[in-house]
Amino acid sequence: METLVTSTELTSANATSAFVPAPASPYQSDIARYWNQEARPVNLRLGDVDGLYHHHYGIGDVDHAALGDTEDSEYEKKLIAELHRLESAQAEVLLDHLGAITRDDTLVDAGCGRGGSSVMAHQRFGCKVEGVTLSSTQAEFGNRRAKELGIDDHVRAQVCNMLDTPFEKGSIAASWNNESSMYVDLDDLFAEHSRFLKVGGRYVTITGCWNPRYGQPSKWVSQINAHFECNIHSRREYLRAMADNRLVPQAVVDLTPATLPYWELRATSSLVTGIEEAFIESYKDGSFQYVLIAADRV
Ligand SMILES: C[S@@+](CC[C@H](N)C(=O)[O-])C[C@H]1O[C@@H](n2cnc3c(N)ncnc32)[C@H](O)[C@@H]1O
Ligand SMILES: CC(C)=CCC/C(C)=C/COP(=O)(O)OP(=O)(O)O
Ligand SMILES: [Mg+2]
Repeated sequence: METLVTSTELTSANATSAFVPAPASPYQSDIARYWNQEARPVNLRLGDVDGLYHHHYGIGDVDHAALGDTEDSEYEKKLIAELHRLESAQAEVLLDHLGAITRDDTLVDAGCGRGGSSVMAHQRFGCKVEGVTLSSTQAEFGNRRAKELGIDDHVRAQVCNMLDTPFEKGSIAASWNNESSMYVDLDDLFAEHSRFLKVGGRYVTITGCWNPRYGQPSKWVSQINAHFECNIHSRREYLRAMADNRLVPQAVVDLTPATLPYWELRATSSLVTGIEEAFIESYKDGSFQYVLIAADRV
């Protein structure tokens, strides 16, 4: 078992200076600033469990046997490990949908955060993974982590707008957005994935989207948008924008029932951020859904 440094040590380590392009819009500057400043314990303490730092939510049943008694002095530590296990399980399901990836392939993690999913993809497939994020703090964090793991020749994060990437046309075997598509126009986003993906390549997103059957975004959806400064799209918008950009859905999976146990467990923890009620209530009233869409680039 490798020895891990804590997130605090990672954050304070020297960063190599790199060219950082200017964000394309004032909104993107706000988002870059948001993620440069983000240091919520619910993300850092979970990442410290095994060195995979995620900015997405969890899926799957809670292992109550592993959690044990709430009175146990170790309960909070076990709770954090359990929330982290569910977040990593989410990324595993995303990777399950990427199809057959070889060591020679290059993948793109669009809106890569601190790089947890990029590391997991390399560990599973042995391939190269290129992450892009608006946040220089996140890119430095991810690159430092890749270096510590000795995989910086395969896993790299760049400060880059995912709507305008340096990847060559048709050069990428598979790409994904893990909870990062609510920050961009979907037509622009899928046009860019479609450009750099090979014909026959695979695109996967896990996202929260509002449900057209509800009518319009509910008050809970508006609350989530305000909390994260994002713009949640509807399920219909995803499917329409994919169809318009040569991305043909191969699987659409409603992960809403699978993510509720994560939220209900998180709501009982000391790491709550105040957004738990909005997710739980909107998933329950049907106005909001947690979905995976896997699409073929045709
Ligand atoms: C909620 S985090 C998700 C991080 C990561 N995908 C994960 O699962 O841990 C959203 C990410 O989207 C990125 N993002 C938002 N808009 C972007 C854009 N236009 N170009 C690149 N990254 C963007 C943010 O910088 C942040 O890293
Ligand atoms: C499903 C939706 C709508 C997601 C919005 C994007 C987002 C902020 C994801 C989680 O990030 P995080 O892990 O930094 O958030 P938190 O601090 O709440 O764990
Ligand atoms: Mg989180």
